[in-house]
Amino acid sequence: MIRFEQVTKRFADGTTAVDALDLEIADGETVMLVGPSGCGKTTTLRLINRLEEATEGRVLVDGQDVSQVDPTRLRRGIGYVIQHAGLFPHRRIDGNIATVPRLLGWARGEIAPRVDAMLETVGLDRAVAQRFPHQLSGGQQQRVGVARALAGEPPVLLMDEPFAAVDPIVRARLQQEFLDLKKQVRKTIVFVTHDVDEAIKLGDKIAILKEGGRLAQYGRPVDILARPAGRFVADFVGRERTLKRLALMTADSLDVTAGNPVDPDADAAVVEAAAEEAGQPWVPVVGADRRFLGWCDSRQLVNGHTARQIVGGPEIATVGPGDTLRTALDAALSAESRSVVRVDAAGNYLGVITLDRIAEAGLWS
Ligand SMILES: Nc1ncnc2c1ncn2[C@@H]1O[C@H](COP(=O)(O)OP(=O)(O)OP(=O)(O)O)[C@@H](O)[C@H]1O
Repeated sequence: MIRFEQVTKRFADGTTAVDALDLEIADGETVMLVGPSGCGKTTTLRLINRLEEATEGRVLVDGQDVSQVDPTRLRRGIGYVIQHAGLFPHRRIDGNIATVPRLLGWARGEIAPRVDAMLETVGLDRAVAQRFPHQLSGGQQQRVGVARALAGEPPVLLMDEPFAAVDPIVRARLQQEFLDLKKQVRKTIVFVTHDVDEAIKLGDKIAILKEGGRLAQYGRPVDILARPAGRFVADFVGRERTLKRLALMTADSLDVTAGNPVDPDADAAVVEAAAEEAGQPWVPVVGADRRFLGWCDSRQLVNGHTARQIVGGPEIATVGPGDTLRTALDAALSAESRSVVRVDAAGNYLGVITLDRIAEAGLWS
């Protein structure tokens, strides 16, 4: 666990970069430090590995006050990734990745397999091991930076705007890889970014800092988006916060309504009765095998027809496991029924989620 206790950092010229910060980061959690330029994000991060020393208060890593730990020893247990990767230009990639294991005195026979494993973890081909940093693209260098930081198996990883210097496409890919990596390695990660969308996407929690190094809000992205603590945070997370919040929630998190499904062989009278009970003209049609076949518009059915005369195929307006409420919203908005059907992994009908229910979830819950 990492803990800031009333930490203040004042520089010699009188600038207060961090002001009375209290923050607790649990083991295995990814916490994003986000805020406008100059609000003290980098300084906060560097207080953890003692690249900066606190003026007041204490920073604890695993219960130990970092000011009492030898900085070199401390840093070997804390991976550090910075913008532009910060690789040693005259060392080959394998040499860069092996830096910390070598300093830790690992045996030669242990280091080479570790370098290979790290390259694989960050999705790089082994062929790059013999190249120099300048022979790699920006995105590849950034991956090497992460591999190097992880090589010594540190329990803590600090990342300072690691994806800021690459183009948006590479950045999106690195972000996705980061999410995959996070599941694999279970580190405690503190990540600095000025991009609130990156913070929302990657963080288990977000600490929003404001000018003068003051903590404006700390919490899970879904909670901050639902209840920003004041004007500054609301402005900072942006106007689309309901949509951003829906993108973080899965459709499984909402209860479905039964939706009065009818059999494909149901006649007009049965469909009309189901529609009346549901309070809307659209009725889901579900086969005997529980598969959702589509929506039936009760108003279009005349005597002699069955629900098989379906308007709109099953591909529209369904959401499955893991789909977000943002996807559900898009589906419901484009469906005439203004609803979306929830199905399980096998495509079996589970029930209906209405547009109103989705909107409500985006705002509250
Ligand atoms: N060595 C230093 N001496 C004096 N002031 C400093 C020093 N380092 C940082 N500062 C000041 O401390 C404040 C916080 O800086 P810091 O780099 O932590 O902010 P940041 O939020 O990471 O900014 P950015 O997003 O622009 O990188 C700024 O006002 C900065 O100018």
